[in-house]
Amino acid sequence: LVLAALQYPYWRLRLAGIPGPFNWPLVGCIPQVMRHGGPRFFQRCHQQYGPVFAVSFGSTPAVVVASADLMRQYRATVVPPAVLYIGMPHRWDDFWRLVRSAWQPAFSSASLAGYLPRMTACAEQLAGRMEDRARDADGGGGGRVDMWRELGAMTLQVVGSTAYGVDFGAMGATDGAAGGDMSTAAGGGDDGGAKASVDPGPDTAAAVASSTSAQKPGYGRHLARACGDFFRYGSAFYGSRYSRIALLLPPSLRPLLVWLAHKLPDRPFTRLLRARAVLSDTCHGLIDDWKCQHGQGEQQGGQRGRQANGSAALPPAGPVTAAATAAPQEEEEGHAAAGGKAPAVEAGSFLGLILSARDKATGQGLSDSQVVAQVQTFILGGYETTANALSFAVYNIATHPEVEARLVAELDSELGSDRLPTAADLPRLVYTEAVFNEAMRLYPPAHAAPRIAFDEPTQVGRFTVPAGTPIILAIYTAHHDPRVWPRPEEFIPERFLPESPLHPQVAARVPGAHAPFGYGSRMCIGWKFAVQEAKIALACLYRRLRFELEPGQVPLPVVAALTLAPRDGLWVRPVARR
Ligand code: HEM
Repeated sequence: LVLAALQYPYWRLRLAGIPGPFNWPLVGCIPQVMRHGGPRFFQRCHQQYGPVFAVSFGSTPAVVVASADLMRQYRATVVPPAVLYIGMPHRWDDFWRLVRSAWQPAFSSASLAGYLPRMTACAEQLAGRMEDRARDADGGGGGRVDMWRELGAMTLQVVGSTAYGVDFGAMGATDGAAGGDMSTAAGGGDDGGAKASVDPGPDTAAAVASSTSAQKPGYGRHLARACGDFFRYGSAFYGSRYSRIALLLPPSLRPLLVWLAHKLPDRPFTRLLRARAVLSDTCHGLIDDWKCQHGQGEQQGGQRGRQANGSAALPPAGPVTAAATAAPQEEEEGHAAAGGKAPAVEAGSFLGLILSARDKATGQGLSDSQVVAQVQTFILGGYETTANALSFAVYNIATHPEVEARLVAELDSELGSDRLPTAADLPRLVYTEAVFNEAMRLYPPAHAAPRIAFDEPTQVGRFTVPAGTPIILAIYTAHHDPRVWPRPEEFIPERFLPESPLHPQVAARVPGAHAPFGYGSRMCIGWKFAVQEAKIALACLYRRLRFELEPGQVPLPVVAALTLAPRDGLWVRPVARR
């Protein structure tokens, strides 16, 4: 405690000159964050101290950057920590480049086009379930659905089928009306191993889903719950009390606390451990299955990606190496500039890509634990954020009838009543995309992104931030900045339409002001995937249904744990449109 108490004046001295709120000795700003939630607290600080301010969480200081133009400026010099990856602590940046390059082909435009039928199949399956629920209500049944949980099941199902070619059985696992544990987006259902009932619609999508996804009984129930628990209980502020105490201690004492937490776990810690175990089992299961199917020899360096039509292997580009990764973010643009198109990989190829990644210097592939970490990152990254963003979209559509009317008018005119969205339709669904963008502006699921000024002091606005200082990019605050976004607390999708009077104001003043997917080379690798999935989901749902909010849902209680999420789910009543 003495050490911890001495840390406070030490870091305050180091960050001298950077304004900030009152920090209580030992605990710093933890009480304020617990009371207001991180995003709201940062918003207040922004109003009071400007776009750069210093806070402390226990013994850990941080500098918060809360304006879009500052965030963009410093993307090149501020290096993020490798929070998602394990292993190679000293070479994390090379390791990140290696992994990011390995992933890249799975997100090329051509690959995304190949995933479209599977995404549509999952969205149609959800729409079918909601229609059943609407019929229940008409027949005097319940009709009440936790849409957050249903959407979580759908996004998990999409990741399973597109990345791993596996049916997680997640959509059979949920029962939105069943109540139960509402702390997870997709978890809590009881029949997780039940065979997913693919909607036998007129289109090819359902056929694709049922013919190409090997079902994994049991994944659904456990995996959905584990993913939700990971996000809720992995947060320092809303998870185990040990993680809050850890914030108070100097890093050298934290291993002791970890030991104690394992000896005397509290409930959130137990849930987190269980979630990690389920995720790890699932990842090992996926890897073992993949190895069985493809043979040990092949995964030692062969190319397993296939073209989207499945007819031929990827061009023999050789193993993915750190050398080819000077700017992974721009990889696809690089292909285009060179006159080529980034190649497509077939759905289910993710493990092949990651297992064939090679370090240029050593020629070594990833260790088993590193492969598991990647598989886990991909499942978690693809699941919760998209489910939360879609839930916030459904909530805002339900509270804005004029938006709902314009959305369904677009879907009716572009798709009609009996056609599923195709790749050619997606660019025409401009209002649908604007609705999704505005939902992510108002409620960015990733409300903050972490960075660390690693090697040298970093200039942030007027201030110099010493090396080693954690930096928080406060995405939520930037999205609510009245100097950038007129009427920032209102839901106005039109601001994303070029013809809107609000559009030039924002776009001209601060390019990149809308940053739900983060900034710079570390920006979300799955952003195009998420936007495509969301547009398809909104199109499939609102083509057939509307959603009325249950009493008590306005304003929607939210929680800012690792992600910004509806606190107790999103309870709606589906109503069939036709
Ligand atoms: C609406 C949905 C999503 C949102 C709001 C979102 C947001 C974010 C944000 C803010 C980051 C950190 C960026 C930074 O530090 O600057 C991130 C990273 C990441 N996201 Fe997403 N994401 C979404 C969907 C997805 C999907 C669908 C996938 C995969 C299928 C995915 C995979 C990842 C991965 C792997 C990273 C780490 C990238 C790296 O460190 O290089 N995300 N995401």
